[in-house]
Amino acid sequence: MARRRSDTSLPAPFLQRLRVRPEKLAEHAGYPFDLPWLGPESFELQFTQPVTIIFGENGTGKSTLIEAIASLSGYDEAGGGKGYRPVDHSGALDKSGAGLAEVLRASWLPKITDGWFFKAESFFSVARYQDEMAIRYGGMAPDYLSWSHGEGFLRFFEERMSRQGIYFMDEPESALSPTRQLELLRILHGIQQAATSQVILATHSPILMALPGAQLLEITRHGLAESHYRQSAHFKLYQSFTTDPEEFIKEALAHPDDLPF
Ligand SMILES: Nc1ncnc2c1ncn2[C@@H]1O[C@H](COP(=O)(O)OP(=O)(O)OP(=O)(O)O)[C@@H](O)[C@H]1O
Repeated sequence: MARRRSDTSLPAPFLQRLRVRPEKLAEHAGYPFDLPWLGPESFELQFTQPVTIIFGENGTGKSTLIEAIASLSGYDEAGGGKGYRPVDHSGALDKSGAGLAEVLRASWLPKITDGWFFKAESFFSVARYQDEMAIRYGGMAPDYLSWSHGEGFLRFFEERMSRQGIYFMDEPESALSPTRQLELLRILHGIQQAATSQVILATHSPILMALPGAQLLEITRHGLAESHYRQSAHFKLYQSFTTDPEEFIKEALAHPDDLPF
């Protein structure tokens, strides 16, 4: 099959580095510019693998960071493909992490334009938008909404991610059973091995975090740091639970501020 014009034979990662622009950051205040890891000196992110997995506690800023990188790469903060506007933002009071893109600089080799920003929370809006657009222009509606939540997600990943591109995913496991998470893991494994696409993904799933060879980054209020999944609090908690579930739950209920691992 002939390669499409935008395809490259260079290996991923295509988005190689992100840096903060201190002079731009100084012009802003409040969310999302006040996230604690976004120091003018400290924030620099190097992508070293086709698949980068970001994990961390609730509220540390994973979604904000993914929105910012996706926006910097040309995607709407609500998710979807390039040029999609699946949600009307005109009346929105809510601020999004996309504003953060203004203070970041990206280095690419090469600049990739194809891809997708997958957000679990806006999957339905995006899927409906796709159906409407397909019908309006006489095409075949993909009809992801006629599947169960998890089946629709997975079918979508299989179809979209077989093409070369850069893919942003925010908590893709949210509708997936553990078995389906393994199916997504296989898709990610294929990308990690072939290096023909790039994935930047935020997750709480210890299954996805265990992807062999992936760059695993933990986000805390101090910054983003390389991690190993066996050392992560997420993994240790699940390990402790599966080793002795009854004891784990008993301890967790008795000492809510002192986790048993
Ligand atoms: N629109 C907003 N306005 C003000 N603050 C916000 C907004 N959205 C998020 N925040 C704050 O920014 C911080 C990071 O939020 P974010 O959603 O990026 O975290 P997260 O790591 O993705 O969390 P989770 O794991 O719960 O999805 C949180 O403290 C949150 O309260």
